[in-house]
Amino acid sequence: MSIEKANRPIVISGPSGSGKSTHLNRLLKEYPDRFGFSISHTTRQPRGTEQNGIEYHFVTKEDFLKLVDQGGFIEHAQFGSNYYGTSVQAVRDVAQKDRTCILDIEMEGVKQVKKTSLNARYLSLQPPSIEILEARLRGRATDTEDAITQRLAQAKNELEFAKTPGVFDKVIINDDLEKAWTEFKAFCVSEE
Ligand SMILES: Nc1ncnc2c1ncn2[C@@H]1O[C@H](COP(=O)(O)OP(=O)(O)OP(=O)(O)O)[C@@H](O)[C@H]1O
Repeated sequence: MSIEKANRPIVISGPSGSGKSTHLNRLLKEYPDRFGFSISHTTRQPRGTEQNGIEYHFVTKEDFLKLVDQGGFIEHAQFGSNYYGTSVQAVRDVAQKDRTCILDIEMEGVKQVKKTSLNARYLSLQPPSIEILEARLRGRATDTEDAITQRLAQAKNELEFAKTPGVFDKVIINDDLEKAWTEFKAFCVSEE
């Protein structure tokens, strides 16, 4: 059986403020040894005690771009003069350690994962409505007014995309927290 079959990665997607962190934190608390996150690549220099292969895979710009050309990244982006990315191999590494890899990504990332051989399971976490999402983003008090406007516009795109047939295996509406948590947990711990 392939690793991917035995330990399929889980992609969790949904608008900013839909509650991904809330449910993921709870999942990791309840199952500390069962799930894991992939280690990203970066071209920036390590800081302080950071070690290659622990916090990041630290690589040269040349090696990074080579891996891009080889199609080795699920997603990558440039921030300032540095590149960051999630490699297909980094996701496989988590499965090899007998953990289920969780990818918390937005819709462009979802499209990219679909193109790989990772055989992931896809979960869409959604707010009950745009109005409630707006209230939660304000309630979180971490975003500027501009950021909230941007997030709400992007949320509409994400929710539209999530309607595409066959993209998500499961849609959870994060209305009542405990009810959503029960569904979230059930999806993540089930093998199929
Ligand atoms: N079911 C719920 N009912 C009420 N409030 C909720 C619920 N789920 C999450 N929240 C609150 O909504 C806010 C947004 O949740 P959270 O930060 O988990 O979203 P997120 O999807 O991780 O966002 P981002 O993608 O920006 O990191 C938080 O303040 C959180 O406490």
